[in-house]
Amino acid sequence: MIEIAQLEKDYLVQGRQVSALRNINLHIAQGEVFGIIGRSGAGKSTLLRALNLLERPTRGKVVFEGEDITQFDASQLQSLRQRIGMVFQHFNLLSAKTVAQNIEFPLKLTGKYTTEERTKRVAELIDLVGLQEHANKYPAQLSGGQKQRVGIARALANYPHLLLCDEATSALDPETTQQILRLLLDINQKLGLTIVLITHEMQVIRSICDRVAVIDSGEIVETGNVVEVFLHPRHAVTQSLVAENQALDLSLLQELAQRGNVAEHSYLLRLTYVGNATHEPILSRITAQTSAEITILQGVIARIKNTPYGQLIVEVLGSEVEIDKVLKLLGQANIRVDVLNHLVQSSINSTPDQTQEN
Ligand SMILES: Nc1ncnc2c1ncn2[C@@H]1O[C@H](COP(=O)(O)OP(=O)(O)OP(=O)(O)O)[C@@H](O)[C@H]1O
Repeated sequence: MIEIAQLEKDYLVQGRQVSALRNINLHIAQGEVFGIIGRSGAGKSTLLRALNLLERPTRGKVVFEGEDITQFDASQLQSLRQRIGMVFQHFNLLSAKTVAQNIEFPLKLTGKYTTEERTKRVAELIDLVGLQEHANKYPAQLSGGQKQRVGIARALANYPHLLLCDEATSALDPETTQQILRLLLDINQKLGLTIVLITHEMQVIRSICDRVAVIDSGEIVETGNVVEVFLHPRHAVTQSLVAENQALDLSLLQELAQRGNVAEHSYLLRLTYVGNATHEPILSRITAQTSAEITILQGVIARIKNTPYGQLIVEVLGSEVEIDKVLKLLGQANIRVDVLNHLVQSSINSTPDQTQEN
């Protein structure tokens, strides 16, 4: 659906050139929920806005539904923007118009629909986003979550093929965030609508995205299926974003890792499995077969979109031979093993991690 090739964006700031996007290459497929995550200033907004040409790239191409939209003239851009809806962090509603009037506004702008058609479409959209009780209220009378529902309904008014979400849940509390994310997922599944969202929160990516691209200093540093990227992050930025989401206590890990460096045969391991299996019987079997000491430091069972997974952080103490045996048995049990001693160091030094797979 979208092909981004060698996309670059430079800004001129006080006579100095700032490179906001560098050599971006991405493919976004029809019907997927694609997330772009990065720290503040990484280039997320610039990239998202390049997808509907609100931001004109300096170099490179954006091909949308087979057409290079960077070549579009003003009238082509106007009709393109009806095929691409956009949802904003601060909702951008018209305060003097009611919920129904806000949703009707983009329909009026096209001049394509009769009053009856518009009224029917607005009613459908109000139903879709669950605002039946609020149609005649003004934005000031709504909660943040309700305002964002209006923003979503308005973005969907002209039957777009693509929905862009610019930090759509960043201004909302965690519970409302989950409700809005569920609504977006529901819309993606019901309407088969492609969604591209930007966020700085891994939780958002984990809840609804199929694939993710991690952006740092204007470059895509990692991209892939969310389960893979979340469970096996490669780049230091991805690792730190994932660690924050898992509430990993990096200073505790650092302490333990340093202890590991002193005591030669101590490993800090992250054990991961995907699916409904559990680590427990495997760990007790391994403990029975070796004299290595295994201490569980942290454990989690959770979901990435629809995929259940489990992760344990353990410390293994023992002789080299016994630790080798543990690693081998974990490998045979089909458990992914990452050695975190390096992760802690790399997250501190901001260099890519050296994880090991067994
Ligand atoms: N209109 C502009 N003029 C000059 N520089 C800009 C402009 N817009 C963005 N930038 C710069 O481009 C870089 C990327 O900014 P961008 O807003 O895309 O990042 P972001 O990841 O969306 O950040 P945030 O999460 O803080 O919004 C930053 O260095 C920013 O200062």
